[in-house]
Amino acid sequence: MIQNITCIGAGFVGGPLGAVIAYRCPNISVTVVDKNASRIDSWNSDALPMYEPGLSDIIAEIRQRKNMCNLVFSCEIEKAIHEADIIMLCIDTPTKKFGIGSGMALDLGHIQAAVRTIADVATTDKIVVEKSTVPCGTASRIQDLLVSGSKGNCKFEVLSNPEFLSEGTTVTDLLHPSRVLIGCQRTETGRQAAEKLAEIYKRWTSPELIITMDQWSAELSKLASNALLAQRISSINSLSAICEAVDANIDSVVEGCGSDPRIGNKMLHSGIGWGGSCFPKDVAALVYLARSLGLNTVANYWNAVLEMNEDQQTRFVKRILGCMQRCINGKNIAVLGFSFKKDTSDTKHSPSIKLVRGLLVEGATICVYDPMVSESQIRTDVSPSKDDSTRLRVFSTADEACANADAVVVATEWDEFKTPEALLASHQVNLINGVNGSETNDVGMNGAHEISARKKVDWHSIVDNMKQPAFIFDGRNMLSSQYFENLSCRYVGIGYSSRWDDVHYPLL
Ligand SMILES: NC(=O)c1ccc[n+]([C@@H]2O[C@H](COP(=O)([O-])OP(=O)(O)OC[C@H]3O[C@@H](n4cnc5c(N)ncnc54)[C@H](O)[C@@H]3O)[C@@H](O)[C@H]2O)c1
Ligand SMILES: O=c1ccn([C@@H]2O[C@H](COP(=O)(O)OP(=O)(O)O[C@H]3O[C@H](CO)[C@@H](O)[C@H](O)[C@H]3O)[C@@H](O)[C@H]2O)c(=O)[nH]1
Repeated sequence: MIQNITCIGAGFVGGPLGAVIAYRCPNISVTVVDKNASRIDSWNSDALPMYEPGLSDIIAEIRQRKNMCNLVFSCEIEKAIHEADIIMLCIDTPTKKFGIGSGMALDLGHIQAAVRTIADVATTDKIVVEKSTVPCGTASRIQDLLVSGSKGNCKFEVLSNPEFLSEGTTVTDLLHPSRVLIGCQRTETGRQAAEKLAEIYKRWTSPELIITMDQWSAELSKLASNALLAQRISSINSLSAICEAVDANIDSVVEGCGSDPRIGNKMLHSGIGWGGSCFPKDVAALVYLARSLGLNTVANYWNAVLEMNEDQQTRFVKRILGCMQRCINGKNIAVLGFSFKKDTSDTKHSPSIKLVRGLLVEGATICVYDPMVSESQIRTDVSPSKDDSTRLRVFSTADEACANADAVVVATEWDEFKTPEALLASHQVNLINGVNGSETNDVGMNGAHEISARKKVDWHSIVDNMKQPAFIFDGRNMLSSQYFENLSCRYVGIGYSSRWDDVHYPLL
């Protein structure tokens, strides 16, 4: 009988996962531990370490259980390992920045350190679950580290149970997973451990969504899922470049292709490229895996997905420059949105970073506004040169960032930036899809109200306060071109040509 679960790593995965298990399994004690004391302090305060819709509601509800509260955030790692029946490794696996595989392979140093601590401390049998994204074969390496490092007589079973949540919809994704993969050893004890983990998920997930397989397949399925999703977006972005050149419209192309149910229209939204803490590092890890296996054509194939993403970002900066008479030196450009997607404060590999750097280098003053990202985070990410630093300005409202701007660039699709028609259209789609509607009473679904409560951008007043000609660059294809044309703006979106494009000869 599982009574205690410990999540090691209180980040984007460990914190919310621990909260959802505690929420759904009131008779299980969940402890989320981290070596980073300030992160744990933050989880124990009202200001959670990340913005994620619905998360604070869930945690508040668990805490209201008073002496029945079954969720603890702590730095007492050894104690939590000692007490746990199941240990979930929710530790970061960043891209390696040194030595062999630098820039491509995943760095497993943090995971290994945690596994060594488990081996050191454990005195009873443990099921160790890989939630982190790892290269194939890691589960058996973890098993080896545990067995060779263990001082006691205890037995370990390692399971691969990759996490598929997306930031911004973490709580919904954890409460309603599309599938739960459990990779186990093909032994009786391996299958028993998988069954114990499956029993936890079954408290809130229907059994047919739980798929058991071998560990390598589960590990590869995670890298492959992210690579396939990133590939779809790179594919549509490659087509957006063709649309801009031949006067076709990417939205029509998505409709034309996505209406085929075999293709579907999800993850086909064209924009300034994909970012985040997962796609860039996981596609690179797949490229590295293929290269290490001597499969160079396979590696080149997936590497093209990365290259396409770089190209989309560079092309957008060139397009801005081209539309603005090839010179933005001395001009004011407002950038709305800095996080890598809406509804998250995460900026890892955000396309906005490259965008802001590219515009700064051209001599423009860049005024950034993001509803959830702090000025210090933006400055750290952009790390402008001394010369550029004074031309990077961060504001706490969109109005201030856009005052006196020559151009406004929308870089993240926050709902508050939508034009009225676009807002209405997405509300209708949400109603049809049941998002934030009445399909569920989960506490975690309430987060959307946090967004709608924030002030919508008043585009009329923004445009009134811009310099003429006023350019609007829609890096997320989320605004209505007609709306801005009615306001006499020069609107440029991704995936269709604009009459403001510079067509004379290419910018190299
Ligand atoms: N962020 C996502 O949306 C997401 C989704 C699915 C899977 N993943 C994968 O899950 C893993 C975790 O991702 P994340 O975004 O939560 O990372 P994160 O950086 O937000 O959190 C990881 C935490 O682990 C802690 N940590 C590292 N080593 C430790 C140790 N030895 N002992 C205790 N704590 C330690 C760090 O201090 C950090 O707080 C990664 O492999 C990632 O690829 C992430
Ligand atoms: O049609 C689309 C969809 C997404 N994006 C961009 O793609 C990136 C990633 O978006 P998304 O996948 O929604 O967010 P992540 O939180 O990075 O989630 C991905 O990475 C996680 C970590 O591995 C996985 O668990 C998820 O299943 C996987 O979707 C973001 O920059 C988005 O703006 C687009 O440009 N067009």
